Amino acid sequence: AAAPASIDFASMDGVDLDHFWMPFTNNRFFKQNPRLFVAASDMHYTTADGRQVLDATAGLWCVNAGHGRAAITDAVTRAAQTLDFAPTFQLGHPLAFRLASDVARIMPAGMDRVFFTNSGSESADTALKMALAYHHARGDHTRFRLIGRQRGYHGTNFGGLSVGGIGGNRRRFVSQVWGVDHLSHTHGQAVRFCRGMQPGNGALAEELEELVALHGPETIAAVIVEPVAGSTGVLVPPQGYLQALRDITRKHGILLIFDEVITGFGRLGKATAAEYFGVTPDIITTAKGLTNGTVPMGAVIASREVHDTVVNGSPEGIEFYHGYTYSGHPVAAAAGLATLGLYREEGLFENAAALAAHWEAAAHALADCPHVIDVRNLGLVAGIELAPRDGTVGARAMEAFHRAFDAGLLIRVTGDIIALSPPLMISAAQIDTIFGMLREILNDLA
Ligand SMILES: Cc1ncc(COP(=O)(O)O)c(CNc2cccc(C(=O)O)c2)c1O
Repeated sequence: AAAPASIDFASMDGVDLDHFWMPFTNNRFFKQNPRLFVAASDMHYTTADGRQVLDATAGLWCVNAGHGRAAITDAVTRAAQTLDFAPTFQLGHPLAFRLASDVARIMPAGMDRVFFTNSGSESADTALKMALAYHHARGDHTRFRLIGRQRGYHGTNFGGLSVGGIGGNRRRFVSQVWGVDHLSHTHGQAVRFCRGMQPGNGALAEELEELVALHGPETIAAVIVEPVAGSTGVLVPPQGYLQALRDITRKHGILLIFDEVITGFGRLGKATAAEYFGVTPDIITTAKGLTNGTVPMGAVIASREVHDTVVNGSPEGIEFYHGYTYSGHPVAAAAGLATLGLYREEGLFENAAALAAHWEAAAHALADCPHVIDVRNLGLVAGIELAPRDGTVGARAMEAFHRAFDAGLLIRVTGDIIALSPPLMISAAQIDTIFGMLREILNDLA
């Protein structure tokens, strides 16, 4: 049955902007200068005034298969018609189990137990609680400390926020009672305009040994990092750094969590960053590309060992007092199944891997544009860092964002960094279009 005619999907007729309190937005500016999408298909959005906008950010790093894909929308429609909602507390439905198996199939060997959430923030908090539950189930009751990293982003729920390292996000909300500590970010002695991974800097991971010595390994439950830090502006790890973290955490019985909300599902040209770097953590968090952004959903993939320790190490009954009403939601699970099917059938991860070199060359060709002080890339991600305009951090990049939108290009900006992460179905010609438009914008930017 078609949607009731009363819902107007693709126009702003009669819409009142006042009631929606928008996330991470300058609401006062937006409500005076609204920028609205009303439709999307493949690589493009359609604006309320009928313009096409090339999506160089896959929405918000999440529409990896491109917009409006029929396989996904059909699956979502049929799921909603067949089973709109079913509980997964002490009850179940087939789609959640099917998707868990499909996700496990593309994870590193041994990482095959999947806990569903509704977002990356919920995935981060789930992973942190899973780590605490793991140590408790082993009778290790002193491990409470959680270690994040400067400039890390793990969403905005209190757990992820406390291990996160972006000051502006946490300052007003997180007291230090959470027993967290932070590693340095990996961009201190970085080589500018580095193509792909940074040169090795083992000392950075050695810093974890210092934190272990400071706190005592028996107090540390987990370390959580983004293999490639996204939201902070695309920080690519140094050669060997992730393996060193893996070695040190394993040595001290500390769980390693990779937050792959951005890097998961093809962003680097492989199913996961863990696969791309050849480093297997104990827990992987995902969201975004899991359902192509069509229906909110996240997944936390635990190693068999973490899962079995919690489940088998718990007294009879419920083993993990955690979960969400919509964990494994049938409509979200249908979106996930259809999305993973598209990645597989269209070889979208392989397409990303095949285009990574072209993407790298196109991104670094901007090095000679005015105000560009760094270009960073890996897979189909790029960060183009601009010199801040005198005294007003972020103003120059924000102007680039507005000019790009008006020119028909969607980019992300964080501080004075332009972050790009297009759908994986992109073509080489569209890569050239993105960077050609950016060149024009940057050349004309004060
Ligand atoms: C690594 C990571 N972890 C957790 C989250 C939180 O996910 P949710 O938002 O679904 O709760 C994210 C999300 N990352 C994110 C979300 C929105 C905007 C931007 C940006 O870079 O502008 C980045 C993320 O990138």
